[in-house]
Amino acid sequence: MNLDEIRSNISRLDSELLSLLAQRKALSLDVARSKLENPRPIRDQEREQALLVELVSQGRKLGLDAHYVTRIFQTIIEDSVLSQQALLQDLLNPQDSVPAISVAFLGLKGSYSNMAARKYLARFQAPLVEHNCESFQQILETVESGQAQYGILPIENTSSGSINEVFDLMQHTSLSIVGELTQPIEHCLLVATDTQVEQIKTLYTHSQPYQQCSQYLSRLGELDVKFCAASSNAMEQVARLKRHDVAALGSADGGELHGLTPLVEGLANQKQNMTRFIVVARKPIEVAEQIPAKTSFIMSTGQQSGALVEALLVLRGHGITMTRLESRPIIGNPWEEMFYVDVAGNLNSEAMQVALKELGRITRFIKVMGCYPSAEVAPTRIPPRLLSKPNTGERAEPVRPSRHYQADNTQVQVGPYVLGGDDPLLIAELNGFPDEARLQETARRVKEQGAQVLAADCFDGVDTERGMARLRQLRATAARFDLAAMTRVTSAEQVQRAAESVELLLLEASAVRNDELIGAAGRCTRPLLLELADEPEQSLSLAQHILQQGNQQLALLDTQALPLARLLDLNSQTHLPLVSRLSGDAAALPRLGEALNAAGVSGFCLAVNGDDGALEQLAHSLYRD
Ligand SMILES: O=C(O)C(=O)C[C@]1(C(=O)O)C=C[C@@H](O)C=C1
Repeated sequence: MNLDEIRSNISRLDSELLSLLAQRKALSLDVARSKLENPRPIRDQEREQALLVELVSQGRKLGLDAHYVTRIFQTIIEDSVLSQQALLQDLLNPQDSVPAISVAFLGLKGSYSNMAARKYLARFQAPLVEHNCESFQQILETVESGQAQYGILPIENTSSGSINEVFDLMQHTSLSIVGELTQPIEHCLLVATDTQVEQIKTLYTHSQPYQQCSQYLSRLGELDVKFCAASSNAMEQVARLKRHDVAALGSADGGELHGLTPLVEGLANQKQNMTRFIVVARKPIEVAEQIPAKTSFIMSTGQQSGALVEALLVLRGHGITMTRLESRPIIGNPWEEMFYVDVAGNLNSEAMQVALKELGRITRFIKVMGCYPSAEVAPTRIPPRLLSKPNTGERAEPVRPSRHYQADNTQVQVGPYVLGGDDPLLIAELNGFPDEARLQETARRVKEQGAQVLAADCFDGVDTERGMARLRQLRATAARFDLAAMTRVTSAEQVQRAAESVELLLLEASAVRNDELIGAAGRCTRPLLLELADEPEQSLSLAQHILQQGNQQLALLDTQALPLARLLDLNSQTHLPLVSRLSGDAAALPRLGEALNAAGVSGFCLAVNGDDGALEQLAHSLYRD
């Protein structure tokens, strides 16, 4: 067979695969209708697991590896679940079936919000009327006034965090949240002419993508940055200027609509860059009881100590899982915050009704923002015992970081202090390396305010000898104030040198790519703090590698503000102590710290360059008893 013949055979098979997928989808919708007649939940993870195990075994016989087969079928099942959910929702909310659907979103054709809107509303199979808005406020007004049925608003991004402006606006709207969706965001440098990266002098961008690509952009040197209301405006400008020295940040698909081509792709700081959008409408919707739902509400608890924890305990008491907790200041009431809470569950369920009533009694303000189908279809995993290859006769050893290997929490000895013990450990982090006088002054202050560890980047931007001199200085200053010292290490040599003087070594998530570094860290006898990767599972396998080398003094650092629910989950999976790096509004930190501590976090890192009182307040709330 020549290349053309082989390719035509591949194309034929691909068409057959597509037609089989369409047939499967039609069958899954038949399943949904049957589940409606004889009420049963849409999701049946036991069935999914049995399917996957069988498919993996069939695949192995055909020479396909287990991971490949699992990934493909997890995607197929996810689509099946979402299609079934959409069908049930349409049947339950017939008012949604109208001749045309109108939607308001930020920016013009090609914006990320535009693509999210199209994806979300595709299921209605009705013509789409698009309202381009210039601000989040305008989106809400367009829906409130009835000009559009739906509004799409980005609420959080895996790289840049929460979109505070949207949270603040949601405090005052009468609209309800009726849906959510998560959209992968793939930023590119888009250009209108044949040019090179070195020639780009002006960048048109919305502030969010700019933040999300900060690491790449900082390597480009001086750029004249022109901020635009949306990525689509940025693309439009670049398309209009048609100059070799200007570029826009945006998606390849969006750029194509404006005649732009991607010069560099995959620019976001975090590889997995996703934005979660909420969908708002004037009327709330009903969510079918067969499908997993989320309920969002806002509440303010008053400032008395423990008030937030008490509210969270109400949820726990009714078996309700919180998937997100966000705090925002209340405009006009300094020092008070409004909490945004997402929980898994249907508003109509009895547990939710009772919990909300109880919360109503102990909060100052509580308002349900909406109940909507959860767009997260967590893939069903095959437990390792079911995945093991046939007839090896061996029993798999539990992995070392897991609770199956060690049920009790590991306690990490950081100088005289314990991480993972009864009291949380507080690590004060310096940004950059200060001069002698400031180092002394900061060490004195943080010790007084309640920290036990002083951290500074000794090796950053200097050669090893200079790094060693800083290390000695850090160690001596920390010791003077009875603090332990921590520094970041990025090479095997730095591990060896730093282990001579500091009590805790910080490993970045990117260490996963450096076998030598991991080997050295695993063999050294100093405690390690390992930054969690985007996928915490990846860090657990790295942890396994370190523990196997000998070093058992290991803790994990969350730098991305994982939701409480994920931290709880992680804490139930591993015995390694968890540390959270906190940032943001100083007034909100004590409550956040308390909540994280209650979820099993046993240490906190906090930047302490300026003295905004954050460390003191945090320490005060954590050590109150
Ligand atoms: O078998 C079912 O009950 C289905 O709904 C179909 C299906 C699938 O696509 O295979 C989808 C969702 C369930 O979680 C299990 C399996």
